Amino acid sequence: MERVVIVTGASSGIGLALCERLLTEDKQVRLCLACRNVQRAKAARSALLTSHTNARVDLLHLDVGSVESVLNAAKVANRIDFMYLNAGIMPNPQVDVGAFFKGLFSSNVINMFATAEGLLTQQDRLNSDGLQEVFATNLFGHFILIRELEPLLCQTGHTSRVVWTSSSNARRSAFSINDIQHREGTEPYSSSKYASDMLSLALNRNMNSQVCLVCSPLIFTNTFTLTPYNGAEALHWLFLQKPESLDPRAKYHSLTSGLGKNYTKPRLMDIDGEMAEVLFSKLRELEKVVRRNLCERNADNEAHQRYLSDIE
Ligand SMILES: NC(=O)C1=CN([C@@H]2O[C@H](COP(=O)(O)OP(=O)(O)OC[C@H]3O[C@@H](n4cnc5c(N)ncnc54)[C@H](OP(=O)(O)O)[C@@H]3O)[C@@H](O)[C@H]2O)C=CC1
Ligand SMILES: CC(C)CCC[C@@H](C)[C@H]1CC[C@H]2C3=C(CC[C@]12C)[C@@]1(C)CCC(=O)[C@@H](C)[C@@H]1CC3
Repeated sequence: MERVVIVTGASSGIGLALCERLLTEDKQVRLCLACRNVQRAKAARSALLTSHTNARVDLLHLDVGSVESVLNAAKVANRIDFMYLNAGIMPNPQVDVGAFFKGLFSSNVINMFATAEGLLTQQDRLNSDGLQEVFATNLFGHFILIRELEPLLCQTGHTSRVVWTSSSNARRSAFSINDIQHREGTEPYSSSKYASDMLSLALNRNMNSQVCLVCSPLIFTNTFTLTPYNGAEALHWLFLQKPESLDPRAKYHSLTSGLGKNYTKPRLMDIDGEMAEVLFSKLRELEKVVRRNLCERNADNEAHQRYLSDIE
C-alpha cells in the first residue's frame, strides 16, 4: 500500500539523502518534497527521478519560516503516513577559534567535534512575521504545521508519524523559558534545537499519543565522517520501526562506527517535563497572536486593494 512521506527541507543535504534512501528502501513510498525554493526543489526531484525512474515524487511549496506559507501548504495535504520536520538553518555562524584550539588539545575533543559545544555563535534577525528567524524556521513554523495538520495526523485508525531532526548541538543551557525565541542570546540554533526536543515530548503528551509520535533523531557522528547519507541514518531507521517500539523520551542518534558502519542509538533526553508543558502553552499563545496579526495584515491588504480599485 502507498505510504505518503512529507519531508521539509528536502532540496539538499540530509533531507534529500533521506528521500533517496526511502525510495531505495520501499517502492510504495510516495514522496512530497516540501521546499521553499521551487528551482532547487525541481532539481532535487529530477535527481531522485534519475535514480528511481518510476518513483512518485510531488513538490509542495513551503517556507517554514513564514506562517502564511505554512498555512497555505497545510491546505494541500490529504494523507500523511510520515512527516519529517527536517528544514533548519544556522545563519552566519561564527567560530570561537580560541575555544576550538583549546578544545583540540583537551580531553573534550571528541565531544567538541560532535556537538560544537561552546564553539559557535550566530547572528539572528527578525522575519516578516516579527519572529526571530532561527526560532521561526527550526521550531515555530513546524509547530504551526503540526497544529494545522493535527486532524489529518491524528485520524482514528490511521497512524501518522512525525519525526523531527534535532542536533547534538541542542543545549539546555542555551535555552531560556523566559526567552523562547532567543532574542537576547547568541546561540539561537542550540536554543531552537533544545526547544524542539522539549516540544516533541509535550506534543506526544498533548496530542493523541496513541496515534502521533514525535521523535528527535540526533544527527551525530563519532568518526568525523559526516555525510548527508550518514546523517539520514536515524531518520531512515525510524521509518522502519514499529511506533510502539519507540520511546518518546529518547533521541535517536545517527552514528558511524570506526569501520564506517552506520547505526542508530537511542539516548534518553535531558528534559524537564514541566518546562516542556510551559513551552507548549507559550507556543499556543504565540500561535494565537501570530494568526491574529496575519488576519489583520490580510484584511488591511484587502482594504488597500479595494481602495486602489475604487480610485482607478
Ligand atoms: N549538517 C549537520 O551536521 C547537521 C544538521 N542537522 C539538522 O539537519 C537538518 C538538515 O540540515 P542539513 O541537511 O545539514 O542542511 P542543508 O542546509 O543542506 O539543508 C537544509 C534544508 O532546509 C531547507 N530550509 C531552510 N530554511 C527553510 C525554510 N524557511 N523553509 C523550507 N525549507 C528551508 C533548505 O532549503 P534551501 O535549499 O531553500 O536553503 C535545505 O533544503 C537541519 O534541521 C539541521 O539543523 C542536525 C545536526 C547536524
Ligand atoms: C580552524 C577552524 C576554527 C575549525 C572550525 C571547525 C568547526 C567549523 C566545526 C567543528 C565541529 C563542527 C560542527 C558543526 C559545524 C562545524 C563545526 C563547528 C555543527 C554545529 C553543524 C550543525 C549541527 O547541528 C552540529 C551537530 C554540528 C556539530 C559539529
